[in-house]
Amino acid sequence: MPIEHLFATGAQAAADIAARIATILSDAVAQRGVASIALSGGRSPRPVLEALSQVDLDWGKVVVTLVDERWVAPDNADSNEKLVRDTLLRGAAAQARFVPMKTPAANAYAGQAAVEAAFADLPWPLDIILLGMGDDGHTASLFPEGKELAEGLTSQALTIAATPPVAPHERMSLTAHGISQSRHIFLQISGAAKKAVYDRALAGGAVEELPIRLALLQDKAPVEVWIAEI
Ligand SMILES: O=C(O)[C@H](O)[C@@H](O)[C@H](O)[C@H](O)COP(=O)(O)O
Repeated sequence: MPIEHLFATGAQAAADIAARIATILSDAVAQRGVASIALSGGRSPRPVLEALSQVDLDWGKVVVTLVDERWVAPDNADSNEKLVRDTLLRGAAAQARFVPMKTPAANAYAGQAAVEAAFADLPWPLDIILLGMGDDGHTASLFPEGKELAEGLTSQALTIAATPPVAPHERMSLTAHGISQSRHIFLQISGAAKKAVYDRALAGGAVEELPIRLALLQDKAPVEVWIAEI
């Protein structure tokens, strides 16, 4: 599918990305009565979600969920649910329906079946899946050398429990299949190091080497790559 490169710099960068997201969500509500977006965690989304929270949308008709989650309590500083609740789901945007990935299960593997059942009820294809990328080319919680990488790339399930090679927490993540079930895939990257990894990923090669390729090589959803110096 087409890959469009957009550039956002300076103080307006987050607002530019948020405005583009808001346009897609607003059009989705007008056309189908509902809009849906899955968000990644990490540092990059924060300013975009803060800007998106200020946008005038029919938030009561928007479904917000996650691309992946660290298996920690929702009040843990590492929680992606906490990130979304603290930055996006405030004011009018708090009317959105949030579908979390963390359950009370003791670990991600014990929680995966319940998460899969909850995610099966989402209005697929989602309107937007917002991805980030690590310097190692990981996206969502699909990591190079990750124990569950092969399954995450081939499973027809929407979600997978995964243990990152290095990070401290077990994860729940969309699979490559889940990520492809979207009308729009956004990838937000910043900095020279990530741009170099992205360029290498775009040049082709094994998905296992740079899992971000799963988004770049899929042929279901258009990809908007936001190279944002925020
Ligand atoms: O839960 C997570 O950590 C994210 O989903 C992860 O995949 C993130 O998108 C990348 O690690 C980039 O993170 P930064 O935006 O912080 O660089």
